[in-house]
Amino acid sequence: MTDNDKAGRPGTTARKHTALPKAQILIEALPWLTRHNGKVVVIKFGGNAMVDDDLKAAFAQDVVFLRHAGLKPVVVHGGGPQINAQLDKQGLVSEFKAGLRVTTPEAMDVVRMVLAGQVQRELVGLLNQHGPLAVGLTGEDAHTITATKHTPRIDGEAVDIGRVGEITAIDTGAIEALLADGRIPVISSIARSADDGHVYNVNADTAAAALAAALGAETLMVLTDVEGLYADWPTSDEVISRLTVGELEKLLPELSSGMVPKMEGCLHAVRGGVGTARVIDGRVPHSILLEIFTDEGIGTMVVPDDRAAHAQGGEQQ
Ligand SMILES: Nc1ncnc2c1ncn2[C@@H]1O[C@H](COP(=O)(O)OP(=O)(O)O)[C@@H](O)[C@H]1O
Ligand SMILES: CC(=O)N[C@@H](CCC(=O)OP(=O)(O)O)C(=O)O
Repeated sequence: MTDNDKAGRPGTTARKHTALPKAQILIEALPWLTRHNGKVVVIKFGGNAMVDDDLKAAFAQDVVFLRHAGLKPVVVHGGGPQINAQLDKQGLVSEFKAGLRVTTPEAMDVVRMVLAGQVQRELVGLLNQHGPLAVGLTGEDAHTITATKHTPRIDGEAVDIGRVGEITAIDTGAIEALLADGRIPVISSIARSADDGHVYNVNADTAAAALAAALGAETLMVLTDVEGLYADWPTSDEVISRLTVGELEKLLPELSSGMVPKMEGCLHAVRGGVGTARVIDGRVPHSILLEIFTDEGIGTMVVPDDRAAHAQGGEQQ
């Protein structure tokens, strides 16, 4: 006997059968959700991971999902490629030194306009398609990020790279007020200066890591355009799935380009008390939820030294 009604629609039993796997999937996530309930998760969305509109919309869905599941997501966004495009359009030359953009005062205007006026606005808009949740701010707002001029040493020489900031203080007040109000802060990596009245360009990975540590976040998730940290890049694409801060520290001098601020950020975040830092492939739709609901995770996870001895298998953190 079939379970269909007179109109041929599935009856209660059939509906139960199709819904059961969905219930099981939700239940599998319960331990993770219980552990992270009420916890702050800082998610850095890299400019290179903002590949297309569908991906950005899926990112927004994942973040809103986390919020409705009882976590407190904080979004920090990048926009390197978007800044490059605008600088090109304006005929301004842009170069990187020590992984950081040499930022003239004219370039700083472009960085601020693109990050705060374009990328941040777009993400806020996508998140707010799901309700009045997201509020955008830059590090300038409410003294959230304070910086001083950063002068990196390259081959032993101090090099002037313009309006690039080194973070000296984080004030989490505005972010915490937004979180307490159930909002999702979306933060652009621009800092105010305490000493010279300028605004400074801060690498978005560095800003996300500093905010994660200051907020006492449970997790820092860094979404980028590779699967994770490759063991022997560029000759191999074998992803290092898990490493301790001690192991990462030894590896840092071998890293290049965009991975340097990313992995330095992960190191500082975990050393600063963040439970885990992860680098994941933001080009994969719903990469945030995949990372959460997959036992081993899908990218690279950085853990404190004292977690080195923990089981590799089945440990969802
Ligand atoms: N060991 C490594 N593993 C993976 N990627 C690496 C490594 N070393 C350098 N990279 C480079 O770092 C890039 C990611 O950094 P970046 O371009 O700054 O991205 P985002 O915009 O997401 O911050 C990768 O696309 C890759 O070219
Ligand atoms: C000082 C410095 O280099 N700032 C970065 C800020 C944006 C950023 O970090 O964007 P991604 O995360 O997409 O790389 C820049 O100007 O490109």
